[in-house]
Amino acid sequence: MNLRNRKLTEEEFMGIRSDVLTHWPTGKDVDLDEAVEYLKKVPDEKNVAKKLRKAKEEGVTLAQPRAGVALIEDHIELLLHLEKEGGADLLPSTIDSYTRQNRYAECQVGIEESIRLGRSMLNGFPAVNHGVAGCRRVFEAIHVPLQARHGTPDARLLSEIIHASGWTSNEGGGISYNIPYAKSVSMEKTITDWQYCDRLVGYYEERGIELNREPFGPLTGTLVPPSTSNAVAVIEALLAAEQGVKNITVGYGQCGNLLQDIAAIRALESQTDEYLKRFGYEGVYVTTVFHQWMGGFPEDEAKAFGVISLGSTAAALAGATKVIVKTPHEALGIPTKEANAQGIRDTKMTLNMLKGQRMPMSTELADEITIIKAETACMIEKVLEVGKGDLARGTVEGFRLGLIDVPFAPSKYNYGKMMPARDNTGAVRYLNAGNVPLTKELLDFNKAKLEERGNYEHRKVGFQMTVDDIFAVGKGMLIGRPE
Ligand SMILES: CC[C@H]1O[C@@H](n2cnc3c(N)ncnc32)[C@H](O)[C@@H]1O
Repeated sequence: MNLRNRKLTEEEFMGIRSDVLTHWPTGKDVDLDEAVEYLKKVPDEKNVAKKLRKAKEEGVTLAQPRAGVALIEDHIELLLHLEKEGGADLLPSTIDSYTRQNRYAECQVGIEESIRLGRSMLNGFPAVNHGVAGCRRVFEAIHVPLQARHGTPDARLLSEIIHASGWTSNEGGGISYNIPYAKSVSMEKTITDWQYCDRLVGYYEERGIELNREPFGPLTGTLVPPSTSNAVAVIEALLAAEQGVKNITVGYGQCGNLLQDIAAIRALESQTDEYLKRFGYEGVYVTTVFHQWMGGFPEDEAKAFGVISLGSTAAALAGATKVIVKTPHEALGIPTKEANAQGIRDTKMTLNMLKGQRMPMSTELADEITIIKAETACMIEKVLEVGKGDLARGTVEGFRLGLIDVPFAPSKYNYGKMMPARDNTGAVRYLNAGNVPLTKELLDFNKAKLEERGNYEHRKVGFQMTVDDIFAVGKGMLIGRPE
């Protein structure tokens, strides 16, 4: 394995780049010097990194939806609706699934079909096919900062095009856009490719352009223990910092127990800072993003708004810098622009009513933060050990050994032995740690919490609890109580 956690030299970066830009004809329009000049003209209020920094300093939680359709004019209409009718503080372009798999020829067909049929035949915005000119038209039409949100194992060309277009943030990472999104793409390949995406940001940073990077926190969004997703987020933050990224938003997907969700955000922010400092990455600005409930949603729109409001409450009380908004159409599929805007208005109403409020520190909250940080450290320290000090190599080896193990992940490179279940308060615990190297004390803690539930439900602690928890949501419950 020749993977190293080492900043690519500019020559290495440019060498790879000459190939990357040939992956689709629109790659030839990316001119870094011209892009630097274009990005220098982006006003602060349209720069994601700057708006996040301002929000954190002011103690404000920003609201951002997901949104993407095939054609440029329709996409602009959608984003302007979310900005004006929804009140979105930040805007996305959710990229379509073909682009995520680098299947640009099929994107082209989807674009032509969308024109012919007068509706979006792609489930997102095909940024690579629209190229710099098209992506700049989107960016110049809106009035708030713009971010690419996707799930792309090889996002190198996509990243080149969106950043050259004024989009000042890119979501993803070599773990978080592999394990939950791909079946058989190697970790070595995706970590290498995301080193390129981060090095591109480093290139811009060296020229005075501040861009934001956001590891994808929720992963599979199904009963992921907070320390598992935090470990991935911290590792991706460190890998990005090595490539020169200076503005990072680490993310977490709501699990449902309010205290644990708030603890997870607090633990994530402080532990990311701690590890960045430990490895000498000075001047990296860390913010957090809370993803509203990533599990199954109720079809009933009133119930869906209840879920959205709970997620907004958790984000606000946690003090997250940003919250990713769901919509009342979540159970149905891609939302209409009206439903999407409703999700944002619901979210902002809750955020506004909670403005300035935070969950006060308590023994319970402090204990949960301690537990999450200790579990996270068990994974990261072991990964560093098996990597003989090299975090990138350790991450590949760590997933091979199951030191970090993401539940219900499609990737064959995920170990798949760890099993989670909710305790009697709905907090997600390790039912079976598999090869995740938790200390005996932490294993005993998780066991005891699950036994509390077993005693309450008069049943043995076991995998049936996991199954029941997965189906609970469809019944409008958090914990899968026995029938
Ligand atoms: C990570 C999965 C989330 O992304 C959402 N999503 C995926 N594609 C789009 C899309 N094109 N527009 C709006 N929301 C979208 C989906 O509803 C789910 O909430």
